Amino acid sequence: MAGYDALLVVSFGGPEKPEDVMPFLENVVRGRDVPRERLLEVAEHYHQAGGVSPINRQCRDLIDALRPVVGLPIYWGNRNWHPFLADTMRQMAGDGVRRAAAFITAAYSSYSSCRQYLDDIAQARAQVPGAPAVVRLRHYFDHPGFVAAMTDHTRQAIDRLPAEHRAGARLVFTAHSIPLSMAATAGPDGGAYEEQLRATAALVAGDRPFDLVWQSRSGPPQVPWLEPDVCDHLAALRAAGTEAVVLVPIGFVSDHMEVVYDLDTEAAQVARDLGLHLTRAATAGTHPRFVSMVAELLAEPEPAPCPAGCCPAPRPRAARPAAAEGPR
Ligand SMILES: CC1=C(CCC(=O)O)c2cc3nc(cc4[nH]c(cc5[nH]c(cc1n2)c(C)c5CCC(=O)O)c(CCC(=O)O)c4C)C(CCC(=O)O)=C3C
Ligand SMILES: [Fe+2]
Repeated sequence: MAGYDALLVVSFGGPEKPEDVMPFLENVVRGRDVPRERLLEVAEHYHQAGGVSPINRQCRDLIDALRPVVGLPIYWGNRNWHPFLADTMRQMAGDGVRRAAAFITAAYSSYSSCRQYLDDIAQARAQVPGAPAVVRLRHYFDHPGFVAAMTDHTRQAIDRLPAEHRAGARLVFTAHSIPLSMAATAGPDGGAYEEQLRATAALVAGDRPFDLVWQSRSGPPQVPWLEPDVCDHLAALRAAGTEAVVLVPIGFVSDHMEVVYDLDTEAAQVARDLGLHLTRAATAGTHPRFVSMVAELLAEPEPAPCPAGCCPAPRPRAARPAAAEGPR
């Protein structure tokens, strides 16, 4: 173990009651170009679930599962909702933590899934005198523990299809869409988000053919994001004669809102309308191999940090002409 005295789980955060929904969403999109209509639409997804995102519960469950295998105090801080990283950092400093390892609940390289979390950690540390050093554990998208968990869950989802459709079912891997400009600059040499997703999907698919498609597109319609969208892809597969699909949300590590709404509600409805058999693989969650992977990462020599220019921030939201925003 590389001399860590705590594990810090870093996650996205989500609302836990209806009054949290709008302030949470405003935190998520601060400084980004997300149309108001899109925000209100997404707010409705949360309200349909009682104003509660599953993600915080899932972080608590992961931490409970990690406790017996990690042998270190475990802390948890989020980017967008309580417990906020800065508060957690304050608590760690108060407890005398000197050197923490950070496990981020996002597996791939891109600004949104990597650099933004690193910036969050740096900002939280900057707010807290005596904050511990934080060493981010390495990327784990192709770690055998993550791959084994997803392979297991994919097998289970295939087995939930009617027996006669199992052999021929198409595996459709999904990940959060990101703007093409962000995809182009992901990782040290660009393109890493899509490359890593494709590599992991190939490991999980084994001998089966598979597709990699995108979900949960945000942003203004004129900005290009990764395509095709999962729902459009289901229609294209059906038109080409496919009868059964297994969705594998390889881009996420827990069954949070974007999985349960965008796949289990929206994509599932599209599949029903198309007459397509559809099951969805569980994400890694608290699968024992995913949990033991974290212990294995902690035992590795200290990883090198991401190079400075890797996964750069997108250009800040363009300033609008004052007349467009001011009162008329
Ligand atoms: C790559 C990626 C991941 C995977 C990596 C990771 O896991 O971090 C991810 C995860 C998540 N995204 C989530 C929620 C949201 N993402 C949004 C908006 C955006 N996501 C983006 C990218 C990603 N997002 C981007 C480029 C935007 C546009 C605004 C911006 O440039 O930042 C919005 C705004 C409304 C909208 O959808 O338009 C919401 C509410 C939740 C929580 C779910 C829950 O509550 O259970 C999770 C785990
Ligand atoms: Fe997102």
